[in-house]
Amino acid sequence: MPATPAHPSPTTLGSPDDVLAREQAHLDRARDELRRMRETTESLDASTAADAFNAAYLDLVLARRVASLQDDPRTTLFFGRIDCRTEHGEETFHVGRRHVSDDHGDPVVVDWRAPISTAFYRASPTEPMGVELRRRFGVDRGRLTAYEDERLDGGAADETDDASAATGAAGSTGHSAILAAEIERPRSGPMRDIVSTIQPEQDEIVRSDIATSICVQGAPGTGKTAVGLHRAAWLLYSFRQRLDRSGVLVVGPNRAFLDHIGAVLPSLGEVRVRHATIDTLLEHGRVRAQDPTPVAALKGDARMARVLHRAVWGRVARADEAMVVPRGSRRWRVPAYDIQDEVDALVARGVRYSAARELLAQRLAHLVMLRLEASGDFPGEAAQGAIARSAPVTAYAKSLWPPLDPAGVLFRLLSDADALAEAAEGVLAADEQRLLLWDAPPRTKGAARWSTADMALLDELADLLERTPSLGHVVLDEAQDLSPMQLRAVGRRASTGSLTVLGDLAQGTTPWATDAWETAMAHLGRPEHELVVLDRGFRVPGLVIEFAARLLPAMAPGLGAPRSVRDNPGRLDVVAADPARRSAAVVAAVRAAVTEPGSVGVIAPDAFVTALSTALARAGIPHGRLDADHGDDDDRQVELVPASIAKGLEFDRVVVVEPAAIAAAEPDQRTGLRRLYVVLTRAVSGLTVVHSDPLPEALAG
Ligand SMILES: Nc1ncnc2c1ncn2[C@@H]1O[C@H](COP(=O)(O)OP(=O)(O)OP(=O)(O)O)[C@@H](O)[C@H]1O
Repeated sequence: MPATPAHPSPTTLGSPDDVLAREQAHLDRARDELRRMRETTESLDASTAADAFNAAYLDLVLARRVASLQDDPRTTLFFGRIDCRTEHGEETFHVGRRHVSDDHGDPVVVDWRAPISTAFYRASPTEPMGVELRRRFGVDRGRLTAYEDERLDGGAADETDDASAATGAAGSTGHSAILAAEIERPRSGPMRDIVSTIQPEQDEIVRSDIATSICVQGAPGTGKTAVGLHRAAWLLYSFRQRLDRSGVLVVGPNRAFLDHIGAVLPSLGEVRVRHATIDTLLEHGRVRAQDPTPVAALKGDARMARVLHRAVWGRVARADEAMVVPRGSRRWRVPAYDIQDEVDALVARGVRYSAARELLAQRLAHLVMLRLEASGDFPGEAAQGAIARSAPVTAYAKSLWPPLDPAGVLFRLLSDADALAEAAEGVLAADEQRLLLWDAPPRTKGAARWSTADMALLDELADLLERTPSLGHVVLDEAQDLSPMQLRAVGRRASTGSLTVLGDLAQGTTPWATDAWETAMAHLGRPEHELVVLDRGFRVPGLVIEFAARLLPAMAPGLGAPRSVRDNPGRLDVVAADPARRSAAVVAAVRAAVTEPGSVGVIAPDAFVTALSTALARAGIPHGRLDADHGDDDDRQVELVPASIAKGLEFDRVVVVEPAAIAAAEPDQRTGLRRLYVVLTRAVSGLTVVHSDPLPEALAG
């Protein structure tokens, strides 16, 4: 690849202002080239296609391409540069969100996902990867305001432009003021991409081969979600054709979370990735009931897969009667043992129940055909289909291999003790079977009030009947909370693709939360996988993480807190308020928090949310209110967040209300402290804890 002629020398000559001026000139040139690429595409005429269908398709492709070539004046086309020594000599590459080339096809900006860009993210003084100089740019509203050089060939870092607060020589220390400024930048609106500052250990995950399923364990704020989304973008770039066909899916815990992360992939130019919550993914009807915890836990247990397998395949009857098929003046008789051989062969083939059922009628017809032919009658191929569809054959097939649907099978299991006992014999104990049975069974499957746990069972049944189509890649976030049956459901959606599984065992807040990734990955169908641990914390500042980490020994012994990479130690205020003054103290904390730019999250026990919303409104503080079904559409500065949905979210400043009540709302102490740990680790710069009840002992320190 020829060098990008940014300027005559790959190193930086002249004063910092000269350097910045040359880089700005390169940016102006890149913008011109992007405009030229867009105009060229706009001038292409879809009507030259062979026919109307192809013309419409081409039109769509061109419109998409024009959209992808839009220039966003609020940002720059590149955020970094590497000067390399390659077999072609000295070369310079500017790295940006998308590829820009000149009219000879030579690169002006290389895509961050292109192989050459790997060195921008991973080169280090010990392993320079051919890079002599790495330059990062400070950016403000579409202009380059600063740069920072890091020499990887042992030379001294050049001067940098001191005109901006975000500059400073990275030198050989690896410390980057531009990275620090990016991490400290106040959050507003939904999560943003981290493409200009992906760290080496994160980049290794992002660029892992498509065939590899990866599990990432990481403490709060270590960038798991960010890494998973950038991995999806990288895979789509590197394996576009394959993944455009098979699809990529991101699964998160709830709607508020999806709204929080939903802008990242579009900002990277990837608009065709589906985002779903685990509940919408496994939607087999409406959830109208809630199981008591022991029932939900049992329904989520992997042993249920065996029970369901038996419940379906146990419906295939033994052939103990001959099949008699009249044809013309004769009646053809196929003995039961011949039919049983066919049934056994079908069961052994491993096809899904309904597909095998379709085959059965053909097999039965074939047995009749053999008899016809043996008697000298050769009725031709078409006759087999007619025999397969004939009333005696379909009736026989139905009695042997009844048509099933998921709701029907589950309805029978949960309402009929004998049917359940037959399927669960030797798998579930008698008291477990009793637990599963409905106290007052509905009269029909249509009247059944399914629970969330039932959805995973229905999904398993649907897959036993008909194969679930597999996607090319699935990113599963907050995976620690899924039950084994839910994990199986996600896994089958990547049965021929691969998975990126993200989570933190210490943040598991369901009674069935995973306590070992090996187990979870086995349920996902990926016993062979790569496990990576991220431990550098980008979100939570030192003071706040130290406070939250007091909980770890009590609820996740063995798991460490992240090492905060933040320069800013953050701010921690613990406010003890008189019970009658608690709401007033919360309002005061929020008033103080809104004086600075950036988002504010008020995280409270779910039961307090309505009253707090009223208190904030009375105090004239506009706020959004998140719940499991929606995020905040209006992008307000203050969000009121029930503790049960705070997972995965972040705010510049967080006010946590009554930690003891947050912990007490969970079914057991361990889960309560884990919920609290999640809640306390949402803050980027400041945390205020307001309490009237004593703090939980583990937190009081
Ligand atoms: N390399 C990076 N450069 C800049 N910011 C980063 C980087 N990595 C992560 N971040 C930021 O750190 C914050 C936390 O990231 P993220 O939400 O992905 O963490 P997480 O591990 O999923 O956290 P949690 O377990 O709490 O859900 C985000 O604001 C993200 O943009």
